[in-house]
Amino acid sequence: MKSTAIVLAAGKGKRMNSSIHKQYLLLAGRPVICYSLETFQKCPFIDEIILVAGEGEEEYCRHEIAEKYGFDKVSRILPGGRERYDSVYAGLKAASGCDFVYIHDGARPFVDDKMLCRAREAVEKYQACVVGMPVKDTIKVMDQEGFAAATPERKSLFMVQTPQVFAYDVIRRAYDEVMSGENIQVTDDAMMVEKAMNIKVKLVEGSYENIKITTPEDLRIAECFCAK
Ligand SMILES: Nc1ccn([C@@H]2O[C@H](COP(=O)(O)OP(=O)(O)OP(=O)(O)O)[C@@H](O)[C@H]2O)c(=O)n1
Ligand SMILES: C[C@](O)(CO)[C@H](O)COP(=O)(O)O
Repeated sequence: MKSTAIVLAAGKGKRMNSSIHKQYLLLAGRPVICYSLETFQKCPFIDEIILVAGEGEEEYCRHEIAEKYGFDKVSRILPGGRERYDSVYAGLKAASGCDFVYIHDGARPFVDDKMLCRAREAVEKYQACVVGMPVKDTIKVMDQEGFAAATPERKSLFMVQTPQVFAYDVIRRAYDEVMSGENIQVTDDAMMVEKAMNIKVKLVEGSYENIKITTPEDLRIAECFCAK
């Protein structure tokens, strides 16, 4: 059974407001992207890593990330697209032939081997799973005027992270179907399966530290996690 990790690094990090794309910013002395690459590199059941880089950043990733830090499971580095789902789709096409695919945001440095093991167990059983954690705050649905329209029951709410892990044929068919349509409004990979396939996506325990570096304060929080 072949498992491929697709690590996404083609975003522009607009919300980080930094001249260097956030996945290459230094976190405790190493580029953010190196943390998740190292976890996949060391994971015994991940066979290869496909790194999806920004257009024109492929050589930088090859020399300054994969070669410099010794990530020899990185088999391909290819350009992503305008939206996250375009980048995932590019990675999926390159991963053709594998059995399971682990899709991960390169901007989430704190994926760990325990959550990868939980995800592997779930995907082998259910074909589709995502890691995440129960929501801690009360969540309101906001109406167009900025008033609270509803308060969903908190214990049914789960905030979703990556990796999102699928049997290859399931996620490839889901992407093929949704990407052939118009008005694609998806913010994660599980939504592709929810829209296109008659398969339920299992929710698996991630961790509260598995944050996405999105805005400058996230980098400061991540520095604290590294320091402990
Ligand atoms: N066209 C895109 C957009 C995003 N990503 C990747 O998807 C992950 C999650 O996306 P997000 O945090 O939204 O990153 P950005 O799009 O870079 O951020 P922003 O929306 O602030 O510009 C990141 O690892 C990012 O590099 C990608 O590969 N291709
Ligand atoms: C996939 C994801 O990480 C799940 O939380 C997230 O949706 C991607 O981030 P974005 O900010 O929506 O691009």
